[in-house]
Amino acid sequence: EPFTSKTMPSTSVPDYIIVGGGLCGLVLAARLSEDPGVSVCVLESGSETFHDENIDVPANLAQTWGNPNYDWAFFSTPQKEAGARPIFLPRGKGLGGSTLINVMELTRASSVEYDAIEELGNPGWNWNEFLKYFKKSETFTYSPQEVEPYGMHFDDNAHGTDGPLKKTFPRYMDTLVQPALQTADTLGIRRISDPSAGDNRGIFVATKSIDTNATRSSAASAYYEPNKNRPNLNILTGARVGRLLTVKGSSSGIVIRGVEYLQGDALKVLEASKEVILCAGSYQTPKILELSGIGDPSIIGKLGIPVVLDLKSVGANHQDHLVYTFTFRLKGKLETYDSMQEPEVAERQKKLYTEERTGLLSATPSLFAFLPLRTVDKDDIILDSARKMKLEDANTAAQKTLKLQQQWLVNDRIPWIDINFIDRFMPGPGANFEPGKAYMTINVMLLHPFNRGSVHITSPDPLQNPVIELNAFDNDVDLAISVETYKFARKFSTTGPLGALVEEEICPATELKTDDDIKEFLRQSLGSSFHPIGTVGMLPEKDGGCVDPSLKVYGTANLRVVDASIIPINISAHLQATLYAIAEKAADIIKKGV
Ligand SMILES: Cc1cc2nc3c(=O)[nH]c(=O)nc-3n(C[C@H](O)[C@H](O)[C@H](O)COP(=O)(O)OP(=O)(O)OC[C@H]3O[C@@H](n4cnc5c(N)ncnc54)[C@H](O)[C@@H]3O)c2cc1C
Repeated sequence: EPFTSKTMPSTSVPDYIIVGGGLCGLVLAARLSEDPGVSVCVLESGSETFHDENIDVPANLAQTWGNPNYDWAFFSTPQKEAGARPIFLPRGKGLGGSTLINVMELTRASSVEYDAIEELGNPGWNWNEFLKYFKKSETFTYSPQEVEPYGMHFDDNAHGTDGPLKKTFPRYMDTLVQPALQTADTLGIRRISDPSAGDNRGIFVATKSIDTNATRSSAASAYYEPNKNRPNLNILTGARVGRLLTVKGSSSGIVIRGVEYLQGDALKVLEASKEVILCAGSYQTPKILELSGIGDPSIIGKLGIPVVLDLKSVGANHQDHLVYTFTFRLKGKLETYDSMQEPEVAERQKKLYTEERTGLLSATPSLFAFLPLRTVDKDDIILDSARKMKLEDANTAAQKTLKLQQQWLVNDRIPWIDINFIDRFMPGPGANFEPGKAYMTINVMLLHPFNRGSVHITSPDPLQNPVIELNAFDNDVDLAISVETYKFARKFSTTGPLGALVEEEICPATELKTDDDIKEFLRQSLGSSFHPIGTVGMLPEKDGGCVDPSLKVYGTANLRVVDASIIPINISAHLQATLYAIAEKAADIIKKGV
């Protein structure tokens, strides 16, 4: 691991230790250290580099994926119902965490879903509160004239004007946007003027975590960089936390004394005078808990780890947005992302980006259709399949959220699929790339799949990866949703002005004649949207929760979890906006000493 940072004087004990300098960790670090009398130390496993070309230039994003300097690059177990393939699960590493490598989409779910988080037994976690913290986290810069051609009119009451994260509307609009909007009109899909104001059903151009200089706005550039000289904020990079140091015996629960971490070859200890806050993300936070003896005794006991706290749902109830893609070759010589393989185009685009901060390099795919199930399930095929679904096998936390999802099937306020129109070739089963051609990849995201997975350690060694089981496609309902959405999204792509661009479908490489053919293709294409949640869920303890509404781990006196693992149920949004709001709210909760 890289190891370059200012180091805490060995005698100093911070008030708060934050484990993981990713999205949530850096929001908390910035907010808690606003009070000069409070000391904060962040331990981040990765490096402190949060500006370079691969991070800053929006279109370069995928170049970081799989690169160990930026990405933990996890894989799931081989997925039985998805061609026995392990699924690639990137996770950002370094100050900024996954916000260094994400696609910069900044979207929010429907107000109904945020209110449902409260109804699951989490007072204070509702749409109004989320809205307050969405606004606190961001500064939105746009001009009404620039968004008007796309049918968008932002509700200024729903957006922030002076928060750290920079949000913009894309400067460069790719070749697919207008034709796809026109096709949506012909199919009766509504254009939504502001999907961030509580109703996100329809087709829209998404806002991005990109600043007005066309550079990525990450948790590091937004929350850490402006505050890095605060004397009460210390950041240790190359510092990989293995375990919590726990002390039994307090009347209010287990006391966490500090953490044990590896920096270079040295095993070190850091104590906290107030709290330890885990922000290591949905795969590594449950891992640290289990390594510390907090979790399901039947899992950790057999590894020889003494059980400190019996908390059965740690690592359970894992959810993600499943995704599949299919690809078309386009007619003629359109300028798309792939055109940059031609030196002349690459040079021109580079100049455009450097001098005018626009062009292909300044953007990531922008157009999204978030649609309720009814749009793709006119014949009730999915609903019939869902009626037969049995939930008995699921663990307590999963049962609770699965039941709610069943109700959401018929709630037309809640989107179930997200279709993203991408102006580039993406690898898929049987797909061949021919240089000089333009491509369109359709990315279909299942927003509320019914599979539930898990993340568990299988070794007491902190350097071993946790085992990530997705159980993708383990139920007929997700398959039925995928088949019907495939038919719908394919029709969309081949109809009207968008369809007029298409020369040939190249992935799938052969015609899919029956539903079984479609299923087989989808099993081969299936992947993750990189939105893991739920592994240390916020729910009442009796319902299998791990943290309470103040994000404190049940049974502990001074341990909190603030990251994507606490989100108890999949929502219809890319996660980062919601996580910035969660971490902002968590900071206020901690400041109040709740
Ligand atoms: C490739 C990719 C694309 C995405 N695209 C989008 C998008 O377009 N829009 C969107 O809204 N969301 C997107 N997301 C999701 C979003 O970025 C994440 O949900 C979010 O960053 C998670 O925040 P977090 O705080 O839970 O974890 P992270 O931001 O991942 O931070 C966790 C941090 O903890 C550190 N860490 C882990 N273990 C340890 C340890 N033992 N010791 C010390 N440090 C540790 C990690 O190195 C990391 O820096 C994407 C994610 C990925 C990976």
